Amino acid sequence: MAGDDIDGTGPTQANPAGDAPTDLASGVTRRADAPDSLLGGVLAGRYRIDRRLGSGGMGAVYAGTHLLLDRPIAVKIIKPRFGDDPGIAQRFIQEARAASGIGHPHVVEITDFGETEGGTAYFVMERLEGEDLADTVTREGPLAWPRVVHISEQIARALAAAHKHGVVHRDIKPANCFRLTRDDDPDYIKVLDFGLAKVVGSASRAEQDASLTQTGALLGTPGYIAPELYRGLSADHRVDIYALGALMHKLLTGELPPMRLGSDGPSELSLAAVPPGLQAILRRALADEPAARYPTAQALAVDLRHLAAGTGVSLDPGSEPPAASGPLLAVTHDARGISFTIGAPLLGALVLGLGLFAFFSLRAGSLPPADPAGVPVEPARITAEPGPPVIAAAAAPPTSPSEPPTVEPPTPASPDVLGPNTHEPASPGETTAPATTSGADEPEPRAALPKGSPAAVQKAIRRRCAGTFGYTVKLQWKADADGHLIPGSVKVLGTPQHNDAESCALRQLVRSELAWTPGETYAHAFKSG
Ligand SMILES: Nc1ncnc2c1ncn2[C@@H]1O[C@H](COP(=O)(O)OP(=O)(O)OP(=O)(O)O)[C@@H](O)[C@H]1O
Repeated sequence: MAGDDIDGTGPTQANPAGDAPTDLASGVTRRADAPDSLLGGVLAGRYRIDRRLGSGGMGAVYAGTHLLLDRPIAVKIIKPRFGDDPGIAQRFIQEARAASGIGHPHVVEITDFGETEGGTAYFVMERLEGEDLADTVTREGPLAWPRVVHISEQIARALAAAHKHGVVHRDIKPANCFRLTRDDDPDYIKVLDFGLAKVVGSASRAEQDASLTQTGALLGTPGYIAPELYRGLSADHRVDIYALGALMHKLLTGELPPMRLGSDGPSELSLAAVPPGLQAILRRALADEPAARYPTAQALAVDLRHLAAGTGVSLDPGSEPPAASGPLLAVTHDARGISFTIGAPLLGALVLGLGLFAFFSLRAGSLPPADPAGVPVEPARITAEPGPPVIAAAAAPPTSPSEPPTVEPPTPASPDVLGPNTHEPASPGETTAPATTSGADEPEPRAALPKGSPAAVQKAIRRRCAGTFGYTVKLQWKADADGHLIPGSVKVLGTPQHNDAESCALRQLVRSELAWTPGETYAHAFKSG
């Protein structure tokens, strides 16, 4: 049986069946440090490694067997290329130690952890049968909202337990939430992979801040990273609440929530068909400012429970739409079968929905089909999950002063996404220099998005941030292969600490929905207004 390649070096030959198992912890360093050769071997004298389940940012996960207990287990083993970095290996062990202390039904159980003699870190956990939510949403598309509420409540409860233990997950995303069947529930969730978690409880406040917002180290997965981390501000357990909000959005629509840093913009939640109570919960979980979010994951879990039970949600008075009150939909089982009672809020939503449907049908002639929960099916586009966790923020070097800056020509017909006038060319001294050159055969930006123009962004930044500007702010950002801004790639050059002007500029750029030249890195100086 050939072992899978986990580090790009190509498949290697595993022990043939029937070989005497090799004790990986006690001896052959080469074997211990080359995870492909783990297949068929025995780790720490008791864990036989049977097959590889997959690999992520930091490690590979193997299915194995506890030889003494004859029980299935899963083992996560650090990738060899990280093995040389004691910091990362330490973090890996910390992952195990932190997670093993949580002890919650919705957190995967860690039963053992350690290091081989060769210094490869590993931890052992219960082996789960099922799939992670990333696979579910890829396969099934958007999920009905009652399912999303049920799933999310379990994750919120797991997070609440972790936070109580001083553990912040920091990488909540569908791929880290495993779905299995338990007690007749096909949507029973276990949260996996506290690989990026830090034990904040044992650190001082200053250390906590530093650990969550290290300069140059933006931890998490693009799309699920809270705005305060992008801004380099102080961060705490509420980054997990934001990430859970993003996960809920993903499950409901198949899409990540739009980047909408800044509270002055219009709501861009594309969840019109989701019940108002759930929309309100999402808005609060995804609030730009941590203080406007749920203060605890427990509070979020309670609101999700109330929504599921139809007893209303408890949102900040005045700051959010009124919560749904009364049962949305009561389902009664009796000898004659199942009967449904529609509550007033749902009835109101149905009447409103029907009215809107009639209105738009008359106007446009057609509407996309909706599933029974009201989540539109047709417009939701399933996108590939963003890449592995970002360990370090985008690392393109600042444009060197010796490099001849090129001024991107303004795009005459660009609609102004951020400001009223996009046509003004950049002033002399306000430069945009692509730090990389895209290939001639790179794909064109999506037609639906307006073409990017730093001049347009600059105009908007001037308009929105004029009050805070006192000097030139230098920003750098990258575009992906589709010409979209890569979340997490926006950096303020030059200063480690952001001030108001920089934060405002950074926020405006991140909110931009302009298309950029695919694959380019931009460095642009925005002069004071
Ligand atoms: N305890 C487990 N039981 C069964 N399968 C598991 C278990 N833990 C992880 N897996 C599966 O193993 C595969 C690899 O998991 P891993 O955590 O390395 O992926 P990842 O979330 O992409 O990682 P990372 O967060 O490090 O980038 C995934 O398909 C995951 O669902």
